[in-house]
Amino acid sequence: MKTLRSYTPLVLGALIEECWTFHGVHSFHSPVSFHRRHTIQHDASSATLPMAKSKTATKKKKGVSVSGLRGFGSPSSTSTTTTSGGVIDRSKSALLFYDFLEVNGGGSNLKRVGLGQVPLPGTDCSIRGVIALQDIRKGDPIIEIPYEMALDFGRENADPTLPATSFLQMYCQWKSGGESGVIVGGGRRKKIGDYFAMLPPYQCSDCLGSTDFFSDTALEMMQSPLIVEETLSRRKLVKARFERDIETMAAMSSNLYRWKNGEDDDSEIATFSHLQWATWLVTSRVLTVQARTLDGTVPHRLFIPFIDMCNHDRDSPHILSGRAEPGGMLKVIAGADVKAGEAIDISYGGGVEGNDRFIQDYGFLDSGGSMERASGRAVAEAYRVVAKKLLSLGKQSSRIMSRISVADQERALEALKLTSLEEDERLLSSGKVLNNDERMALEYRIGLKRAIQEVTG
Ligand SMILES: C[S@@+](CC[C@H](N)C(=O)[O-])C[C@H]1O[C@@H](n2cnc3c(N)ncnc32)[C@H](O)[C@@H]1O
Repeated sequence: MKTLRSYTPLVLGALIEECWTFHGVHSFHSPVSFHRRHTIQHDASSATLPMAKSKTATKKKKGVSVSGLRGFGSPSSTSTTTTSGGVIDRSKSALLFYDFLEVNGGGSNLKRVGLGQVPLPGTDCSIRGVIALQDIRKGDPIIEIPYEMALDFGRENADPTLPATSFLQMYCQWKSGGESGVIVGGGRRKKIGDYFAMLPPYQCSDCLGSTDFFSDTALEMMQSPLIVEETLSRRKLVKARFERDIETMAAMSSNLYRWKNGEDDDSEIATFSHLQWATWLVTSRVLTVQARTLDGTVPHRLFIPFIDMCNHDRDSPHILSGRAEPGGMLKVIAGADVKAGEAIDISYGGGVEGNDRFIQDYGFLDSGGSMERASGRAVAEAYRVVAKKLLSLGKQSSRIMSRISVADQERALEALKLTSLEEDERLLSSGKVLNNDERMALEYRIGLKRAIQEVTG
């Protein structure tokens, strides 16, 4: 069986001077990092977080200025449109989430940032993300979350199913009406359910962009044997974890892993598919944060409410920083001046990961960071990274390069020859590929072929 590549968590560094790299996407200067591909650097690093797109087309309303979430009282409207086109979320569940932040020591954020729908560049869709409510100066904190609010899943490990199982247990407890406080790290988290309610739900469209949920046809359309093998390995891993830990435990205790859909539901046991969803949540939003232990500094995997709602922009200047220890703060620091109404994005995977990771771990294809788009570059860096990896070109980190053998590089390049770039482009523009997973697979191989042409041409 193939070894699973570790997903790249965001990482926050535990010490200000320490620099962390999101394994997958983000880098924090603090001891926090996204489990998958993000790394948060301790108190002075930058991190990138993967975001889930909620492809909800949002009609543009007339922009209004935003001046904080307080005083929204009993809003007549559940949203407010910002001057930059973002729509601030003041729905009931969002207000409960803001309250959750407040009661747990994160209230200071609410004058600076809120949640909302932000336009997804290059599309007519929007995605939930974090939006600035006021101007923020370079160097000032944008988001600050007390470590005690984070869910700490312990030491980093290449297997995402372990934290996913812990998370699923807590989530099931909340869903079946159990207490909403969860004891983590010695403290009682208040109203954790108001955070859980804001997570992308089971079977949401956000997770379906990940190859974990692709059909066999879509996987084949990737023309990427390495991604297919890794995806199938992960499915096997989830299955093994489900049978070993969830089925067994649920059989021993009737209170564990109950999945209740509403008041009148005779709750059933969580299924393999629920664990797959929980695993995607982990790979797409866990941050890896450095924690100080008796053994020294070790990376821990954390869900950090609010910070995990920042979307990915490869060119984001913002910095992840903080401490993964009691009393510590996990932060996003402004790496440039921010204007009220702007989306607060971070760079997932420390800015070094490509679309081979994004499509597996996060479920989206990075079509270019804000600076790349402005420069009008033809092929997104996230594809060039993969092309260079397969061709052993450029100064990709040896950490990444060393993971692909020459034989695997040859297999990957050979598979892409099954169809030509021109044939693929014709197929895409024919409008005949209707399923989202198949279209993403086609877009992926087109992007990769264009990048290979560019870097070898
Ligand atoms: C850490 S979450 C970010 C917050 C997420 N949008 C939410 O509402 O919870 C990562 C997920 O956000 C989405 N996402 C983040 N950045 C994105 C981007 N640039 N384009 C498309 N989807 C993105 C992906 O679904 C990804 O798995």
